[in-house]
Amino acid sequence: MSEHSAPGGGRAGAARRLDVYDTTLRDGAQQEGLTLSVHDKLQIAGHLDALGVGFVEGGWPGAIPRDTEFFARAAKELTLQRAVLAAFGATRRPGARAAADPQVRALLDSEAPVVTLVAKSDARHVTRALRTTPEENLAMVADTVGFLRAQGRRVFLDAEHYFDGHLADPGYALEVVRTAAEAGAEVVVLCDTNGGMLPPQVGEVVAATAAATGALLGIHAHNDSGCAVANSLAALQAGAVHVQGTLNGYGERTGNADLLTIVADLELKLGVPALPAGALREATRIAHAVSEITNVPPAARAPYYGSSAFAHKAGLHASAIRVDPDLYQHVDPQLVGNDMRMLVSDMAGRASIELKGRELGVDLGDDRDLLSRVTDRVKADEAAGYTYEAADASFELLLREHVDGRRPSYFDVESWRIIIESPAQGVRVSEATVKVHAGGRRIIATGEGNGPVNALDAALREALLPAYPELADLELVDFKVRILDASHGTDAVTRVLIETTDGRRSWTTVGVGPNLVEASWEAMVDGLTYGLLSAGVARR
Ligand SMILES: CC(=O)SCCNC(=O)CCNC(=O)[C@H](O)C(C)(C)COP(=O)(O)OP(=O)(O)OC[C@H]1O[C@@H](n2cnc3c(N)ncnc32)[C@H](O)[C@@H]1OP(=O)(O)O
Ligand SMILES: CC(=O)C(=O)O
Repeated sequence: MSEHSAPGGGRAGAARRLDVYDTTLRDGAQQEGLTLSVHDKLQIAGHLDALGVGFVEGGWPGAIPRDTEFFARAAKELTLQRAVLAAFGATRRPGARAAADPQVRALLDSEAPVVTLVAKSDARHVTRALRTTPEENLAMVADTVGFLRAQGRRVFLDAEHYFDGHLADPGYALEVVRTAAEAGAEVVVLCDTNGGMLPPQVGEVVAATAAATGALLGIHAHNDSGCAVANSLAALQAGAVHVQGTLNGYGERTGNADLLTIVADLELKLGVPALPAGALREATRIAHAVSEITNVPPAARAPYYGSSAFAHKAGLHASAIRVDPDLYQHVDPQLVGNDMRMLVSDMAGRASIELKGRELGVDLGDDRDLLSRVTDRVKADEAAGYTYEAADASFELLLREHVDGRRPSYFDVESWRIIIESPAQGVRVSEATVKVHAGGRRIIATGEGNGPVNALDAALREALLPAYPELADLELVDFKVRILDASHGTDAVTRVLIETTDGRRSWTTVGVGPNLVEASWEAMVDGLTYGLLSAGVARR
């Protein structure tokens, strides 16, 4: 919870509460394909605390065994500096007593200082989904909130389907808010559960609800209309004091409101402090660290923290950025811990090449001829199928070739060949022979592998290791093939991207050729060459 000036509209300058409430571990985990172990959840909670959010919703104890275990382990293992843990659960069952409802008891047993209850607020859901009366639903809210408050817990109430409910039957929706607030709910969080609202509707409903009930309100938005962040901001501007969202916008269907985007918008666009001072600079690091834990690839085009958020491809953009980066970016990427990147492709101009050179530590100065030659070569290569924006290492070799007058090279290739042995029974084996010159010798080496590229890699290492023992540290970690112009069938051009690592960093190289093995060989040789070059190895 923080105190700050109102995010626009009314009450400007007045100190106002703002809760930043994260539900990655509960609603985020409802995303298709995302499964979090208790260990994952504990790690993510640590990252959220480091980011400085006010509340971390840990899950639904009593309903999901893993979440029950999360709260038990969190009580022993998690030391949060700032964030407060919240346990999520439903109001009691119809016709029961909260004190005797095992689900409500499990919320208490979680020992979370905050309990966030989900309650129906759309009269149609009360009668059709909950299959009870509107009056009994209000009793469920009052009883459950009152019981938890009497047990010393802070209670937030998530009013499910609030906006749809308010549009269909505003009187009943408002009554749910009043009932929760009167029973002691600290904040009533208005949920766009189906995610279909637009910002003006959200703003109007939040303002009308605040005026009619006087309750402290929050917003929980889903992204089905593509407006979750905008809806959250509209709610805050209309008077809400509590905003829920998830890291990386994880969540059921199209996801929840992206919490990092919301806090960045609040701080950088509306001047509202949402996180502790300086914490926003951790946004990119934390979003990517959490992607590693969830094993969901980070969204490159995510606002602010995506790897493409400040990546520039168009030559004309680069030419203006060379004068002043702010001409083509809405904020300084450092403010969210991100970096500007130049992409080199057939859309590049001289400015793109010069800036990319700077990024790679290669000074091209103002040499217009050199820049034009590199630009022309990039355009020609890209037309032939190369893609340098995905293969920075191959681009750096190309750049050095133009600056130094020769392509960096550690060995000369005389020839290579592949034999694939496919016995009628048994395992198919590829055998490669390479003839190279390195360390002042002509070397012929062979290698075997489960495929031709694997065999070539083995043979090349066998040949080069005596002269370059540093190659032992390099490993090929990813291999991507794309058939270009597939309409040519087996005659089509093949593009291969190979990622190589030295255990500390990785780089990507590209090869193009009429067949897979030729393209792979080119990308592989570039990968090893770049590895030796960046390790500062001299040609032997
Ligand atoms: C909008 C949201 O995202 S809310 C969060 C949703 N998250 C989840 O559902 C994940 C965890 N859920 C679960 O583990 C299970 O669904 C449980 C344990 C909660 C319930 O499981 P079950 O008892 O087998 O019931 P089931 O899932 O079929 O139905 C849910 C029951 O809760 C009732 N219910 C739904 N909302 C509420 C509510 N706000 N308050 C009280 N009861 C509710 C339903 O009416 C239904 O009751 P019924 O058993 O009498 O038909
Ligand atoms: C509570 C919740 O997750 C929702 O209404 O979307």
